Amino acid sequence: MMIPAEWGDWAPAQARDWIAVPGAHDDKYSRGVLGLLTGSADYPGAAVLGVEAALHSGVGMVRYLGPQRAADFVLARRPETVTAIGRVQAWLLGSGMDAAARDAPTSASLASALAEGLPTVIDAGALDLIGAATGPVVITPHARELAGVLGRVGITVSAEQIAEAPGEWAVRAAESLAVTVLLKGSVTHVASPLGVRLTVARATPWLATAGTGDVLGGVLGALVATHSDRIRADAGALASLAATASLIHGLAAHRVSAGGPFTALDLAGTVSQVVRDLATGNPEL
Ligand SMILES: NC(=O)C1=CN([C@@H]2O[C@H](COP(=O)(O)OP(=O)(O)OC[C@H]3O[C@@H](n4cnc5c(N)ncnc54)[C@H](O)[C@@H]3O)[C@@H](O)[C@H]2O)[C@@H](O)CC1
Ligand SMILES: Nc1ncnc2c1ncn2[C@@H]1O[C@H](COP(=O)(O)OP(=O)(O)O)[C@@H](O)[C@H]1O
Repeated sequence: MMIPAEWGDWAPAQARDWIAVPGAHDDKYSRGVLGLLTGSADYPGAAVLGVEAALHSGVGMVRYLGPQRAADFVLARRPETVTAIGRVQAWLLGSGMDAAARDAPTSASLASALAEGLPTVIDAGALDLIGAATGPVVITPHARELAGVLGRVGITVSAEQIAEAPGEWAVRAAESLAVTVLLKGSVTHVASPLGVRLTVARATPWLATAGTGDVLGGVLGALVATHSDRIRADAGALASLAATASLIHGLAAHRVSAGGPFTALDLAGTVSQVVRDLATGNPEL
């Protein structure tokens, strides 16, 4: 296995450069539209969490195009969400889906999104479709999911082995799959096929609660949608955006936690405060 080159820890001063602050000339389309194919009959809540997080991250519009039951919950919580089909600048696919239980319409929708060549975040139940992507991709697995992803390309490794050497396996995955990898954990590792290696170590163990990964997907989806043109010009931008999403997620967790437990939905609601502090250069971050 390739020995990883130097890893750099991602800091607020770097993340600031990846917050897209709207200007006088902007409208909701120019800021970026994120399309989500997330959630399922079994996990409709994941759709709500991803949409909630994306809306709090500063995006022009969120189009939620997943299953009807999940769409009903999304709209009940967030009437800002658009559920009509239309153009998007980036996709978030797979949170709250189970690849083994996917129905034909969902598979067709995912295939169609992946064929558009847009910057795409692939999570959870769409991780088996990485090979079908035609645009720049960032994947967001935890260790067990990464073991499954690597198994599909003939690399046998357990979740435990990945947890013991997360950086090395993130790099191996980025090189084998030619995608940017955000490997979740107590320290998050971001590796790109071009050799970028970033760690984000600002999380709190209170994040180990159901749904926080779905929130991370929403934050990253929004950042990718608001930098779609830049990513298409330079796929290397995905690594900086992935690290920025993870940093925002960790800082929001600390803020909402204040040393105690919190819910994933409350975490999503806190994201906008961290984005504001990054955008305004709050030195206390
Ligand atoms: N509110 C929601 O709708 C939520 C949806 N989620 C979605 O749920 C799907 C599955 O994600 P996961 O990462 O949980 O699943 P994984 O499929 O990665 O792992 C589940 C595995 O964990 C093990 N496991 C289950 N319960 C356990 C227990 N009590 N103790 C020890 N091991 C146990 C089992 O071996 C099982 O195979 C994803 O699509 C994800 O997005 C989760 O994010 C949680 C919240
Ligand atoms: N012990 C921990 N310390 C810090 N962060 C953690 C810890 N456990 C999990 N996390 C973070 O919480 C999130 C959990 O995501 P994930 O495993 O996908 O959960 P879910 O599927 O329930 O949404 C990830 O961002 C991960 O980095």
